[in-house]
Amino acid sequence: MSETKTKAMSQLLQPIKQIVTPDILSCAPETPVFEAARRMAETRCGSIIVMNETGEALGIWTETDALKVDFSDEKSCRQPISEVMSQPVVTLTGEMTVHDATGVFRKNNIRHALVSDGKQYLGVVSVTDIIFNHGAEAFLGLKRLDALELTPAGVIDAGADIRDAINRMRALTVDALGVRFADGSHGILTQRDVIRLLAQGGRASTAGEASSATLLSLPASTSLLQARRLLIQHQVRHLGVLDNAGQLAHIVGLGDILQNIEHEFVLELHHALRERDEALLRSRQSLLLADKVFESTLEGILITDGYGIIRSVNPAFTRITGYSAEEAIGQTPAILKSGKQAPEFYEHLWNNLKKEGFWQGEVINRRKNGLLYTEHLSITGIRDESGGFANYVAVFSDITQRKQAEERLHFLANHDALTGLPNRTLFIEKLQMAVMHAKSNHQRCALLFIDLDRFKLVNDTLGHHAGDELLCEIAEGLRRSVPADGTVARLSGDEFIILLENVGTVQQVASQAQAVLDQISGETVVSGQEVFVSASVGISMYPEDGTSADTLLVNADTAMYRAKERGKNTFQFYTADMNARAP
Ligand SMILES: Nc1nc2c(ncn2[C@@H]2O[C@H](COP(=O)(O)OP(=O)(O)OP(=O)(O)O)[C@@H](O)[C@H]2O)c(=O)[nH]1
Repeated sequence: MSETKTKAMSQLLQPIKQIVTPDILSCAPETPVFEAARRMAETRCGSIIVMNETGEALGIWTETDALKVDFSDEKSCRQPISEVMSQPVVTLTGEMTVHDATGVFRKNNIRHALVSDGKQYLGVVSVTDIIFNHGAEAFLGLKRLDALELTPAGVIDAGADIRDAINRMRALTVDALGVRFADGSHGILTQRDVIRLLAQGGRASTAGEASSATLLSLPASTSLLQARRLLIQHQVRHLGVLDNAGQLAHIVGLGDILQNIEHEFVLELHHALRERDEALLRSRQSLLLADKVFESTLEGILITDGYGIIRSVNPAFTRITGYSAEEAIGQTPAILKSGKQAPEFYEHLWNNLKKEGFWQGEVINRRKNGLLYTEHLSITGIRDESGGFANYVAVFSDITQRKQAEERLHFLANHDALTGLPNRTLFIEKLQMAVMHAKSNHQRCALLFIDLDRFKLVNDTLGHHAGDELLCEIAEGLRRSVPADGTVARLSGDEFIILLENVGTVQQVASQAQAVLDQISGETVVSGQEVFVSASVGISMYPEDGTSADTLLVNADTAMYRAKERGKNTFQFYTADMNARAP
């Protein structure tokens, strides 16, 4: 919106009481017309309010009304003002906006109105007050006198009878006539002169005598702003407009200027107001929409003030957390804390929020019923005019189920479905990490490759189901026999593997291997049948038997085969010559 419009609009929305002229020129109803005219002339006021003794406004008499008086007739001049005044007086309340007041002026075709606060009159306001005091300069500066649609100047000889002059004014419906003097100069006869004449009891007899001043004249190219300045400077209300030849072509009054710009001014203001109303409507609609989104979204929304006190929550918040709006408002989001995040987590979150005005991530919180849930949370800081954070808006969705599904999928991808042990993929990852760790810490690792002996027989004699049962039992036994920092995995079929990190001597590893054999070997009942189980174990060590996960795995496998060859139910360390002897 342009500056002119913004200024005009703010002026237009102010209450009329702020621009009212507080001094009310008034007179009693019986005041003679010439007396009222005298007071108007004296105070240079364009209107007088006719009031009864209780101070009630009965009517108004304006300069335009004055023209209707036949001032050559003494009776007319002496008639009481109540007989010629206009009534009733339009009265506006002081709270009415300037904009609404201009509407009333236009609708009633009036230029003056009383302003009241309901108990007493606050003053008089005129169209001139509104336009000249409130933002018309921009319009005046843009227009020239020749842009006004002016009628040719009414001119009368100075020697003409004053009554003819007034009749002429009335006939032409103009409020001023040029008065031509014998020397070719021009004077002016205005409504105000007529008022003065009335006030004096109509003592002038010619237009020249009644004319009060010489006519100030300007070229037609003069701007309205300049013309207005001159009018104010000389305290006159009319100017002559000269044509290109320097001849008096028109007489322009303050009223002409006002009328001309009034239309555009009001149009501009209406336009500005419409824009404002539309903007208000738009923002109201978007507020309504925002409300609907707030109420109906599936995501929980929590709004705090700048101190982190909860000010508002939506129904989804209640659905997810279990806390009603009444329970949450006034608290801090700490009511949702699960203790699952370290204090540093919150420190980082706040640092980020204060720096970037935004944070996003996953948080484990606790519902009112004590159950944990994982949420995806976005927090946005809303700044006030001073740049500080006035509010924080947190939007979150419950992703507990998604997280659980993801975790399940991750587990399935990395674990053996039958025994629940890590599978080959996960084991190789762990082995690679263990090798790297051992390398940088100058430690040793051992791989124990285990293959059950004659497992096929169990399947063949007792059925696959019994084989499964046995595999699960062995997996459980291995899990128990391995130290806390060791890893057991099922590679495939009846093959298991154990990774021991930071191991000591070969003897210690050998006794671990023996412990594994002892754990597996022996009579066991599967599907109600006793079976004898044993296993063969091949051992490779980092760094002696390989420095990569693959080599260590292959060499442990090779050693396991040697154990089988050596009669099973035994363990065998890898030796370099094993590969040499392999077929
Ligand atoms: N029950 C069951 N059997 C399986 C599974 N995976 C593989 N097997 C069987 O396990 C047996 C593995 O046999 P091998 O290791 O080759 O032979 P073995 O009988 O153990 O003989 P040696 O290892 O030489 O002592 C095969 O019969 C496979 O069909 C499984 O998930 N469940």
